[in-house]
This record gives sequence, C-alpha cells and structure tokens, in this order.
Amino acid sequence: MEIHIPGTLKLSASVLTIGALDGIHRGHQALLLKAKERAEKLGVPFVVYTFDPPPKIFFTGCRLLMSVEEKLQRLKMIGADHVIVGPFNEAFMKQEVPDFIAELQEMNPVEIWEGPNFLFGKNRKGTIEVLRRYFTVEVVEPLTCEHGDMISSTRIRQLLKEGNYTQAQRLLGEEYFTSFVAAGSFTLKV
Ligand SMILES: Cc1cc2nc3c(=O)[nH]c(=O)nc-3n(C[C@H](O)[C@H](O)[C@H](O)COP(=O)(O)O)c2cc1C
Ligand SMILES: Nc1ncnc2c1ncn2[C@@H]1O[C@H](COP(=O)(O)OP(=O)(O)OP(=O)(O)O)[C@@H](O)[C@H]1O
Repeated sequence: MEIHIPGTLKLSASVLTIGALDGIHRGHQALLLKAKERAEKLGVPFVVYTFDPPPKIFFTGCRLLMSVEEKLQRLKMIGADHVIVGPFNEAFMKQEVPDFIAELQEMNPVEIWEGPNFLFGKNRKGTIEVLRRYFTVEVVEPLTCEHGDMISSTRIRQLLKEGNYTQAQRLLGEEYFTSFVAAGSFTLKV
C-alpha cells in the first residue's frame, strides 16, 4: 500500500472512496470492502482519500477513535492500494469544490463509492449530486445496528462516553477492537 499527500497521485483508472473513516467501524468496513471488491473486478487500483485529523475532530475537538497510523494499518488489511492523507487544517478546509474535483480527476476514478450524506469542500458545498456531475458515484445502503440506528463514529464516541464498551465494540467490529486493545494503542478514556 502506498501513502500519498494530496495532489501527487496520478492514475489512469481507479476506484475511490473518500472519508474521515475514524474507527473504521462496521459501516466503514462494509463500504470499503464493497469498493475493494469493485476495484478487483474492474482490475484497477483501490484508492482511499482520508483526512488527518478527521474534520469532526478539527472542528469540535471530540474524541479520536483511532490514530492515523492505526487507520492506515486497517486500510492496508482491507486491501487499499493507495491512501491519500489530507492534512485537515485551515488551508485545506478552504479548498473549493472545483479544486477538489480537479484533484480527484487526476486519479480517473471509474467509480466513487460512498455512504449516504457524504459532503465535501469548503462550507460542505459538495454533495453526492455535485460529485455525480463528474463521476459515476455509487452509494451503499447505510449499515445499521440491531436496533436499526445507523452505525457512525459519532454514535461510537457517545457509547464510549456512556461507558457502554460492549456495544461500542460491536459497532467497531469486534476483531478490530480487540486487536487495538491488545496492541495497547486503543485507549479508552472513561
Ligand atoms: C477540500 C475539502 C474541504 C472541506 N471544507 C470543509 C468546511 O469548510 N467545513 C466543514 O464542515 N467540512 C469541510 N470538509 C469536511 C467535509 O465536510 C467531510 O467531513 C469530509 O469530506 C469527509 O466526509 P465524511 O465526514 O463523510 O467522512 C471539507 C472536506 C474537503 C475534502
Ligand atoms: N453505517 C454506515 N454504513 C455505510 N456507510 C457509512 C456508514 N457510516 C459512514 N458511512 C460512509 O463512510 C464514509 C465516511 O464517513 P464518516 O467517516 O464521516 O463516517 P461517520 O461514521 O458518519 O462519522 P461521524 O459520525 O464522525 O460523522 C461516508 O461515505 C459515509 O457515508
């Protein structure tokens, strides 16, 4: 797996997924595995565009579920061929939608895979509909927990805050969570 800074990766074809992906929870896993499956079927590299820190951490200072190193390790396990890590800061967040689109075009994505409600670009003006003007965008069904609620990093942060580690573990995907704890790198702050 190769790691890149924004604006440096040029490919003649790819399958792309963009997202903060904090925790690589079960919803993220479902999305990433689907995109990987498509990349393999199409015979093109699978590219993940992520951010460090996740935008929500930058804006709200909420709890980070996973360091960028852990995230990269998980993305490697999932089979990403390339990962772009966007340093999410004042300059990056001001990037306008057309500039970000132009950067994505350099990777010639045959398909972009996202979950529902994906937004991007300055003031979150970029929507799935905007992205569809330039690319083929596929949207996966949201993965929900047994109660029917959508699995999200926000939900997991809330569960950890409440001390509900069992449910947090379920939503993160047990095997991943266990390995974070075993590695001593996933610190639960009570
Ligand atoms: C170039 C760029 C600029 C962004 N600017 C903003 C911004 O001004 N305000 C904001 O709340 N989020 C901004 N974001 C973050 C997005 O809202 C969103 O968190 C990001 O695209 C990842 O999607 P996800 O949160 O669904 O994982 C920006 C994202 C990108 C790629
Ligand atoms: N439960 C889910 N099922 C399918 N796709 C998901 C799910 N949760 C997130 N995604 C998708 O993963 C990508 C990255 O999303 P993101 O990292 O913002 O996840 P999130 O869990 O919603 O995070 P947060 O709660 O911090 O906003 C987006 O395309 C998003 O739609």
